[in-house]
Amino acid sequence: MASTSAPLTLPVLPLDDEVVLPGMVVPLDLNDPDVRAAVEAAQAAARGQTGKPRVLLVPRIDGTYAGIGVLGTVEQVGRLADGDPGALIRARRRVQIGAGTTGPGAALWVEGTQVDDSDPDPLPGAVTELVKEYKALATSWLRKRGAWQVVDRVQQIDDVGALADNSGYSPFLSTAQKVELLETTDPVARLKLAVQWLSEHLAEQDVAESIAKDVQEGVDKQQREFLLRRQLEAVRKELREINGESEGEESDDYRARVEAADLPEKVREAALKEVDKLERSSDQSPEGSWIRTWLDTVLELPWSERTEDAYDIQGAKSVLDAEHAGLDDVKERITEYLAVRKRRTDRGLGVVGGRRGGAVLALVGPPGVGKTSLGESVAHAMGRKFVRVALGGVRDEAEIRGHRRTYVGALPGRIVRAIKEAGSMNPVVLLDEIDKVGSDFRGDPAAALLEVLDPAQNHTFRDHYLEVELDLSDVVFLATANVLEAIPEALLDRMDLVRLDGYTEDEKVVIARDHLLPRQLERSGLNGDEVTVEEDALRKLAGEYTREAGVRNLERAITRVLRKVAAQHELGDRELPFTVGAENLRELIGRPHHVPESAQDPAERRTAVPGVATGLAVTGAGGDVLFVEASLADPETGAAGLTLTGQLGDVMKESAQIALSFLRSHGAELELPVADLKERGVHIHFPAGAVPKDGPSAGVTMTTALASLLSGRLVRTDVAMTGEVSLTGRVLPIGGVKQKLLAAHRAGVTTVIIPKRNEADLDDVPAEVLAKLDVHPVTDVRQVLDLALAPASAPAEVPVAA
Ligand SMILES: Nc1ncnc2c1ncn2[C@@H]1O[C@H](COP(=O)(O)OP(=O)(O)OP(=O)(O)O)[C@@H](O)[C@H]1O
Repeated sequence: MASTSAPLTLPVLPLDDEVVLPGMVVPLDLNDPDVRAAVEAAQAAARGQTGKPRVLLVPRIDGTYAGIGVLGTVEQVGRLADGDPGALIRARRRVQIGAGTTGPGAALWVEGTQVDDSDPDPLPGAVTELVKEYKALATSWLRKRGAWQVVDRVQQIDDVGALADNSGYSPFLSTAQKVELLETTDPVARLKLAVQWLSEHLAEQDVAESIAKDVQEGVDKQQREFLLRRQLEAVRKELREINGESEGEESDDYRARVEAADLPEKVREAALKEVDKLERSSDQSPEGSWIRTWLDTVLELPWSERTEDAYDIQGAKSVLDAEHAGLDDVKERITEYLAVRKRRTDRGLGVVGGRRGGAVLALVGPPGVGKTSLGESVAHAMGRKFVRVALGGVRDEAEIRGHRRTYVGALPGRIVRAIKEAGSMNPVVLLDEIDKVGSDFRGDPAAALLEVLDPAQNHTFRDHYLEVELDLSDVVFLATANVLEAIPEALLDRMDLVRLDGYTEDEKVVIARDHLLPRQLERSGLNGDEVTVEEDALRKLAGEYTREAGVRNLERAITRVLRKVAAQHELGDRELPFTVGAENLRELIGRPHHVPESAQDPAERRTAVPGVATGLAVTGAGGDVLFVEASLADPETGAAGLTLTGQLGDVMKESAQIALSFLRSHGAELELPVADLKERGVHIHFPAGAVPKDGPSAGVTMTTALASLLSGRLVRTDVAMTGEVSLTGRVLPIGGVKQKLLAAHRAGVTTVIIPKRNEADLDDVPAEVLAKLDVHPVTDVRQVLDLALAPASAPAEVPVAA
């Protein structure tokens, strides 16, 4: 509690807009007349006395004195740091100012009483807490300023009032606040004030700091960006110099490029709109880069490029003849197609063919029969550019029609890319493997293709990415497929089909001699004078080293032979010129892979046991022979009923049921022990179990295999068969006769059984193949059994008497 003691009379040292609190030591400038007067008065009064000269330090705010001053002792008089005369004064304790009085010297003298502002004793707990709080706050503030020594000093002050007064040093307190501190004589109240102001200041400082930090970071980022940009610019400049470009031809000048390009009016408008957008968008924005990619695509499209059609039908026919051997009917169909097209264009009718009118020529056949290369020849014949669009495995509509530009990484569809690649608006576009397009949740690519192929729509084809119309009406579309059945119905409707069923051995030899060999010789760096391949070698390659409808593997085999010869020559092991004969093949490329069944050791033939018959089938790879195996389960251990294996489709399963039913009902008549069929389980298997198979045409083969099994009679090795069987045993017609007969011939079969009603199809089969085959058209499955089953206990290869 503040109380008073004996009065004092002291010279006033006025402090203008400045406050000194007890405990502080301050240097004061003696050039100031008020300071000088007070100090000199104090010195005079103290002369002859013990104790230091004493003054009363009183803040004078706007000319008015505060009500409380501080008794100060003059510790030292001398020079200040700047060389001026000064006095060092230690402020000691509060003094309540009383009335003015007179005294010696120029100074103003007043009376005052000392204020007793000593701490309460004992300290209440709350005050101890307050002391701790102040010390913690002061420490954290001082630490921030790096004032470590002061931290220690503050920590050592125990006196409550002195602690509060110590904040007189705080630069953040206003003069008014310091006066308030001075005039608050209760030490606890004073410390409360000090705590409040200090914590306010610290909070403000935190905010200020975080703002400053944010500002600094922003500045740093801008600075970094600026620096990076400068570097980028420098790199660009350097690159331009390396590439010999001058400053002016910045490839970014899209407006000029669009203006200069020969674009259709609507496309130009759309492109300029995008350029506007681009100029508005910032350099680095993702939108900018999308727009640039789009503009590049548009500018790269050959909008006004068109090749001149310069062909007459005679010339076109010679090109086709020169590039492909054989295929006479196919080439004829293509020639007709070209003739019609040319007439219609010459008369300005356009190419609209209508439904089934054949706007699109589809080449259907097994791999390697030359579908793709025929497409290329069509382009040569017409004098147009050629592009191939592979459709195998395309399931997404966007592949055909493009992604919308809002997609990340959007691209135009394959049709647009094909036109770009062709570099003209009227190329020949080959839609390869159109039977392999699928459809799923990503839309139906077939529907998009339909629009591409439809002459009524395709002059305004819209790609999702491009968004501007593209005129496809002058494009010649061709399609290829392996399997007719797999082409989506709607597409099939628009197509004019041309079948390529595969080649005979003679045809392959001619193709190899006239086309494959010369091409591969060139690729192997050899010429015809150095290496010749005899025809019998080519025939052996076609017949024994490969077994295929087309000539792709044959071409590979030829390549292997030539590579070997070239390598041997380089190593000095082979003199050139050299003629490759059939007898050299084994030494050059090893043993043949495909030996006809009839050439096998009888015991190793597939048909060496009862229950195995040879059938004929058509797969995606062309015609093929396939073996059907039947077995009966042990009556003791096996399950009854019919088991079918080999990935068979429903139709094929049904024809197995029919074969079984037929035998059950006609067993007696056929002299077969069909009772076995009742008691024992039957298993029919089609080897090559991984390949899915379907269709009714294996009916006769399954019946024959079962009959062979029951009778114990072998099926003749040289016989292969095809045909559907009815419940009454009639043999019904099937498809793919030509491919099947070619396959039978390739496999070395000599006798073929076909349904009588397919006899007309024999006209399509090359004469040389027919000449080598003994073809039996039949109406009833009993005839099949008679022809195919060897007599009981006779060796299987007994030939049928012609
Ligand atoms: N009749 C032919 N005359 C000349 N060369 C041919 C003939 N048939 C095929 N070829 C050649 O055989 C090779 C394979 O033909 P291509 O690639 O056109 O087969 P494809 O039927 O398109 O097969 P895929 O269906 O696998 O694409 C080509 O190098 C082609 O030139």
